[in-house]
Amino acid sequence: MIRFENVSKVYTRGARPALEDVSVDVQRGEFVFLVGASGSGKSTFLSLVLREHRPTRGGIYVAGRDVARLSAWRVPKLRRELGVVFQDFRLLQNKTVYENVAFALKVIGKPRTAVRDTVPEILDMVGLTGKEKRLPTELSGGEQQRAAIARAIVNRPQILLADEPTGNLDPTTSLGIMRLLDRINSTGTTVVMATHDDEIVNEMRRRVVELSDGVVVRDEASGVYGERESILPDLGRSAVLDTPPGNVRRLTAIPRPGQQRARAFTRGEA
Ligand SMILES: Nc1ncnc2c1ncn2[C@@H]1O[C@H](COP(=O)(O)OP(=O)(O)OP(=O)(O)O)[C@@H](O)[C@H]1O
Repeated sequence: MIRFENVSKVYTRGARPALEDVSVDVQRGEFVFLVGASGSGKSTFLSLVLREHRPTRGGIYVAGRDVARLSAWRVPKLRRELGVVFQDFRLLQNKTVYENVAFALKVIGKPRTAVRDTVPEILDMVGLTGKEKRLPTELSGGEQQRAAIARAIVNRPQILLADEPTGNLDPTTSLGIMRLLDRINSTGTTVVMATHDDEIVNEMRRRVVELSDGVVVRDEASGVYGERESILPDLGRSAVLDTPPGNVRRLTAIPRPGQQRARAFTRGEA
């Protein structure tokens, strides 16, 4: 679904590469955490998938397209296959929750009837039924992120990219957002999430790709956040080192792969 073949990205001639000889293959339906210290290249990886930038060297294939060579007029179509969520939500501040989500459908020319049918369905899925008329300023951080996720998935993208989606949220709210991303993933959406949240990574035990100075230094099928001094947040360090991986208290409610995931969906939990 996403393939990087020996990808390097140099933003400024003579500067250190933001990514160097990166080869990563993400299969359809996978959930992948991108981890690494600040400046290690996580956002650059995501921006190359989105074709916000082109690689300096190497090949990038996203949903069957050769992204590095894609002509500019085809980029919007690529982006329709991709949903994106960010740490700072990026909702339109003068539009309600409903309008923010509806807008994503209107800009791609969906008929009014499709908008009327789809938006309430998606808002229900993310747990925002009853809050349709609120402006972003009238929502909690977690609710804003749910609205942003609703907007990102309303077109049913094949891939969801998330750049530190829990970075502005407290642990309990982060848990709810991770459950939601997990549910979205279990419907078949491929999820790639850049994060500094060690507890979430340790609990979910999904594939972990670690970058260090633009280089992939680890790619594990069912990994933990990692114990490299450089990437551990100060406050999280003792928790990770003192607690066996997979036994982090606050996230135990997230179902393990293959366990209860379908049930969580049918119950409509967020
Ligand atoms: N648009 C840009 N122009 C020039 N250099 C950039 C640009 N974007 C990123 N960089 C540089 O590329 C390197 C990788 O940055 P990137 O933002 O991808 O790291 P990151 O792992 O996402 O960091 P963080 O965790 O802080 O978000 C850094 O050295 C950064 O300064």
